[in-house]
Amino acid sequence: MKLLVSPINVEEAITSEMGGADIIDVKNPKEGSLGANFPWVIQSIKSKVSKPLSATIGDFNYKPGTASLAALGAAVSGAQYIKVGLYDIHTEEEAFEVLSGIVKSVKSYDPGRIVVASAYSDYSRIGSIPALKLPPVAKKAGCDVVMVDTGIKDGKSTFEFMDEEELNAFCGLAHKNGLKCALAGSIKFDDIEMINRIDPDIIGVRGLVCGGDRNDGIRSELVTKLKSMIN
Ligand SMILES: O=C[C@H](O)COP(=O)(O)O
Repeated sequence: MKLLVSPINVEEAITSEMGGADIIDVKNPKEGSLGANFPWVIQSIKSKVSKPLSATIGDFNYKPGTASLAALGAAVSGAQYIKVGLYDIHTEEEAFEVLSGIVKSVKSYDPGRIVVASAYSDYSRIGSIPALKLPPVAKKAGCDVVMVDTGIKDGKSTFEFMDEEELNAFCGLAHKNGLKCALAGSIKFDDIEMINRIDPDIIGVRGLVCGGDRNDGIRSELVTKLKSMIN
């Protein structure tokens, strides 16, 4: 299992890498759960770390053109993984249109880049597309990875909204469709046993490695501790 850690700046990115993160996921929590950071921040982090870089492009509504342009911006800035959140997207048709535009813009720039489509485990409280509907649409659109994260960062974890059976089903569907799966969303150390049983391809964290409050900085010893606990 790969450990994805989400820093907001160069300092946190270096700390994440030193702690043992496998993927450095640049984001901007001020703009939401999968808020986008500035191109120059992504570029400066790219120049300072050697691990693969990921960048979030936002918690999107149904704006396929805006999403495909933002995705290209992340790719040009140096992101290997381009992550989009389907926040205010309600149907498989809307999801397909947004995701296929992103895939086209990213993969025509560089076929080797990885597109990550994220649903939200708390989809019922934000009214977005249910997570279990995502894998087949993401596959059809040409994505590489499907993910769940929490849309509202109020400390409630993914495991409060989807149980082990549903998360197993999500990862199973991802694999059945030839996709990798990633789990995130206010994960706690107590959740790691269950995560190891589910065994996703990627686990994504921020708050946990900030010591519980995602507004505090990332601590390398917590990244190292988490890395030693996962499969
Ligand atoms: O991609 C992973 C997210 O940044 C998770 O953040 P969180 O652990 O604070 O919910």
